[in-house]
Amino acid sequence: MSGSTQPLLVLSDVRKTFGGVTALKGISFGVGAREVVGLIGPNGSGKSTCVNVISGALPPTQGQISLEGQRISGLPAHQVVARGLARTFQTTQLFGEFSALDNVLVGANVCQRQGLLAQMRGWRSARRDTADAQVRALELLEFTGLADERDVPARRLPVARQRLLMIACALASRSSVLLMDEPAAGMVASERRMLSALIRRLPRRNVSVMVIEHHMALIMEVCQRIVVLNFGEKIAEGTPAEIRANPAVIEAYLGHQQ
Ligand SMILES: Nc1ncnc2c1ncn2[C@@H]1O[C@H](COP(=O)(O)OP(=O)(O)OP(=O)(O)O)[C@@H](O)[C@H]1O
Repeated sequence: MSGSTQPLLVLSDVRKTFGGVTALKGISFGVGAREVVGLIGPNGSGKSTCVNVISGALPPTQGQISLEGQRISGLPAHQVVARGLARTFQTTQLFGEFSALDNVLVGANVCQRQGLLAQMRGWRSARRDTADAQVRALELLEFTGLADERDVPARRLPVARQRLLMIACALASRSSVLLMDEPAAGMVASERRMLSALIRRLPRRNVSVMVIEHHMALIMEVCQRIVVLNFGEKIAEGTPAEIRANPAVIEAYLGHQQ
């Protein structure tokens, strides 16, 4: 882990098997506070499995994952979000008919402390919460460059802007760690530049990021540290410059090209 950052998300010896296939062979790494960490590797190296295991979509076969010192491995996805870890997906997970603003408000509800019953009992404070959520949602739309599209149904937004909206929704849950699964997929260069600027601004909002991405230039630009997987094993970890020059990483990528 780099410099002075404290580990926020920690994976210790995480293993995942699917029948006879071992997708993760005992992976360990951490993500520090306000750090952007990239997870890369050739096709089939275990990146998606890693994200699925961290986010609670799949239980690990072995090993531990903790967030802010609390164990999250084995918890279902909604409890992982409630503990402060949100993710964005490769494919759109938005409510297509809802406006951009309403999608962000749904994201905020994921973590709203007041449950439905409490809201019914305490109408006044519930109304204040709703007003607060609205202000915050508008600020997140501003932050992700979607303020002008606040009333546009999500399905009408171009794919790249839907991806930005997914980021706004994930941030609305007030998570301390954001897992991004191929956020640049389907984006053209100008959209990638916008995404890159957005990711680099996240640590200033006290959000740590783990990003999986095939677009190497984007990874090299936004990450302070990169973890490289190959055949379910961590083969390297370091700064973008270290990773770029690492013979095992070059070999892994060249091997796959052949
Ligand atoms: N549900 C599953 N059942 C069986 N095998 C699986 C399952 N999910 C993943 N695998 C296997 O686990 C290994 C890692 O796959 P994973 O999708 O995690 O890799 P990846 O690095 O995300 O690949 P890509 O870059 O192509 O998305 C592969 O051999 C894959 O076939």
